[in-house]
Formats: sequence, structure tokens, C-alpha cells
Amino acid sequence: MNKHHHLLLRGASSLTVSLCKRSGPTHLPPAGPLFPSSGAGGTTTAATIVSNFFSRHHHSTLTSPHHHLPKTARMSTTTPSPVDLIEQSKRLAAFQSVTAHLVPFPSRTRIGIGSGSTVIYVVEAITTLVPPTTLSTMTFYPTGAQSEQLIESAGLNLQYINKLPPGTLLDVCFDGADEVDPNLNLIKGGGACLWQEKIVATSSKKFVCVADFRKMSPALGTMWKKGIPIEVLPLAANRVLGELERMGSLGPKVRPGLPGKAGAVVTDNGMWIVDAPFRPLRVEGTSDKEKGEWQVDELADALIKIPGVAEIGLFYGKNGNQAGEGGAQKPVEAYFGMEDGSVKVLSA
Ligand SMILES: O=C[C@H](O)[C@H](O)[C@H](O)COP(=O)(O)O
Repeated sequence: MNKHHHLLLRGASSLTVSLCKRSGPTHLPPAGPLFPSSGAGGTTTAATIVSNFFSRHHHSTLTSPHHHLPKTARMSTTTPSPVDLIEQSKRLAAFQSVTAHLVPFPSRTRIGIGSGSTVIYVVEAITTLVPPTTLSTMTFYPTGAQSEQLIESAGLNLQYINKLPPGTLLDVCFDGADEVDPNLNLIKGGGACLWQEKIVATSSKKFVCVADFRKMSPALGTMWKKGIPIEVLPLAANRVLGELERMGSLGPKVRPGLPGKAGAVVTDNGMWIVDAPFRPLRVEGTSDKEKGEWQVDELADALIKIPGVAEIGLFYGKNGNQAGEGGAQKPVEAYFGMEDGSVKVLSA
């Protein structure tokens, strides 16, 4: 990993830090209580899992931003709520990932913007860190209605992925995830946006995942227990459910739209979402299908072949470094905002 990825976001005490060396506002929450000591906020279980995860796998803890030294560092005596802690974690990861992957802000960069709550901070980081003259030359590609609105609200140049000429790639795509395993396989689609997300990610030279500490996992299905989101043609939903049960899924269901909408969730593409829980997916090795135990790639290859399945929320296979010319579903890096105010990076 490059040295410039090592940014200071960790202090002996709770800190509020600015991530930008340019004069201007503090880029993280203005007065806030930032991160308490480990274990606060009811996250002991997650902290333990995270600790075990990173003791066994390649990772980096970001510890020093030589070019983005904090402008302010305020002591805090209050403890953030668990929700604040999670939001702060997402924001830290977002600023760090944008700093690492958009510096030194090349003009005319084409950027994919994912969906969900974490990418809101990615857009905030981009608009905060990139100089306006450069920002005005950049183009942003959404992954659904939410990110389209996000891009427009931020005053950024919006373009659609169907306008990208054949043989052309976006420079980078930033997106969240519901769960990340040590090999950078992902579960996505908790917000029902997986299909366009996969199209944009595979249309990018590199995909950068931004998340908080809850998303790190030793095996997909460990932390995200709602099941693998699968986008299906509505008329095929029952057929798909039956096939999933036959494959060992533990109670697959069509995702309900309530309380916002009666009936099923309808995606931006007019499809339904089936959530299919499986036993935690093996990172390596082979499947033991008789026991309903699957290896990530084998399950993904089987799911995508079910008639009626439009796309699956497993992002697997190659990453951008391996694929070279696009088509990669896995991120080249995943940034995790941690409970203690640090950011961990899992690199391909
Ligand atoms: O369908 C939703 C997307 O895959 C999101 O990127 C994913 O659910 C993570 O969302 P959040 O950042 O809100 O946790």
C-alpha cells in the first residue's frame, strides 16, 4: 500500500480532526465527541470480531497523514451514541478513501458513485477536498435513483453509465458494502441497488469500498445475516425461491416493502429482491453442497445461473488490479472506519 494512504486519524484521546491541509472548515463533525475507547457504544462483539479478523489477515491501520495533518484536535469528555459512532466511522473511511484515490485530483476524472448511507460521506469528502476548478471538470455516474439525487444535490456533473462509450472505463468507483470478507468478496444490495452498482463497478478501472467496522467479517453471512440480496424478475420469484431452498438457503424470502410500500420492494429496475441466507461462505476451498456449505465463487456462479435471477449481491472474482481492462467486481481496497477513530485498509 502506498505511503500516502497512511493518514492520521488516531489519537491518544478522542479527537475532532480536519483532513484537509487547505484552509477552510473542519471536515469532520464540528464539535463532536469522536471516538471513545474501544468497546464503548455497545460494540464489544464487533470489536472482538474485527480484532480477530485483522490479526489473521493482511491489513493496514492508517496512522499518519503527513500531508493532511489535523488542523484541530479537541478533547472530548462525552461518549457518542452507537449511531453517532457508526456515522463518524463511515465519514472517516470516506475522507480517507477519497484522499487516497483522488489525490492529486486529476481533471476530467470519471467517478462512479454507489448507493447507501456511506456514499453520502464520499460525496461530502469529494466536494470538500477537491478544488472547485477541478471538481467542475469531473463527471459522476450514479448507481440508482438515490445516488443520482445525491450527485445532483451536491451540484456535481451527472452522467449516466449508458452514455459511457464502449471500450471506455470510469477511473474509479466508490461504494459501500453490507459485508466484506478477508478476500474482499462483498455482500451488497441491502438497499436494493445491487444491479446498477455491479454495472458501474465493473465499468471502472478500480472500485474502492468504503465501510464502517461492522462490515468486516471472517466469512460472508457471519455479520450480515439477512441473506444474500438477489434481484429477480417478479414473475420468476417463486421459482427462484424454490431453487434457493434446494441449494440450501435457510429461509429465502421476497423482501417486503413495508412500512414504506405495501407488497414487495421494487428496485430501480422494476425487479424484486429476494434475500437468501446461507451458512457463512467459505473464503477458499470447495463447497460441501450436501450440508448447504458453499464457497463464495461456487455459490455466486450457481446463483447467477438460476433462470429469473437478474443479478446477485455477491461481488466476487477479480479485482481491478487483476482484471486490468474492467469487468472486476471486487474492490482494490476496502476502507473501514473503526470505533477508536482509526481507519483500517484491506488491500487486494
Ligand atoms: O443496495 C445497497 C448498496 O449495496 C449499499 O452500498 C450497501 O447496502 C451498503 O449501504 P450502507 O452504506 O448504507 O451501509
